[in-house]
Amino acid sequence: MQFFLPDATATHQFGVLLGQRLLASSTLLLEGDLGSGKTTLTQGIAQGLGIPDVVASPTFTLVCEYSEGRLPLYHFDLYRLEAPDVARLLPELYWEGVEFEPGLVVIEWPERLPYRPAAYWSLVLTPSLELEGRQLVLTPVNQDPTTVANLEVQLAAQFRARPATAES
Ligand SMILES: Nc1ncnc2c1ncn2[C@@H]1O[C@H](COP(=O)(O)OP(=O)(O)OP(=O)(O)O)[C@@H](O)[C@H]1O
Ligand SMILES: [Mg+2]
Repeated sequence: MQFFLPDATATHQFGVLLGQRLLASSTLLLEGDLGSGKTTLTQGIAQGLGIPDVVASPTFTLVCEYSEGRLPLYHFDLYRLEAPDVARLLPELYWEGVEFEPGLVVIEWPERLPYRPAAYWSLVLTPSLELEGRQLVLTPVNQDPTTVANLEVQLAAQFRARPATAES
């Protein structure tokens, strides 16, 4: 699924919809260069879950947990880490939902993961070439087809695949 997000508000709103709709034990891997909108998207997810705090990037803690919403949110930012350090964080404890209450696991810089969960949502943010805004590609990996179809309908109702100017 591909979407065009014309401004930061759209990135935030995209996150809100995910935070409202995704089921417990969902993992989101957010890829994109520095400044592509990963944290903006995560802040929207937190709002969609009903988490009142401001979500900053987990600079020193590496993983931030928020438990005040519909589901817990576990936010990782792996930018400064390498695969062996990440393995020591035991990210699977969060996405397996045994040790920690099942929630949404959001991971910035998943390129640093030494392994990935069996099922996840891949989100890749890239700058739009000729316009302001971002292109977002959402790929379900081993997700239930009904869940995917429902989410696609909801996203398509709110977000377009391409900038309006490219179609007219
Ligand atoms: N769709 C968009 N169009 C234009 N600007 C956007 C869009 N989405 C987010 N931004 C802006 O991009 C900037 C960087 O966003 P953000 O901090 O979320 O990126 P990031 O991917 O988390 O960066 P980093 O890798 O440095 O943590 C912010 O100023 C944000 O408002
Ligand atoms: Mg960030």
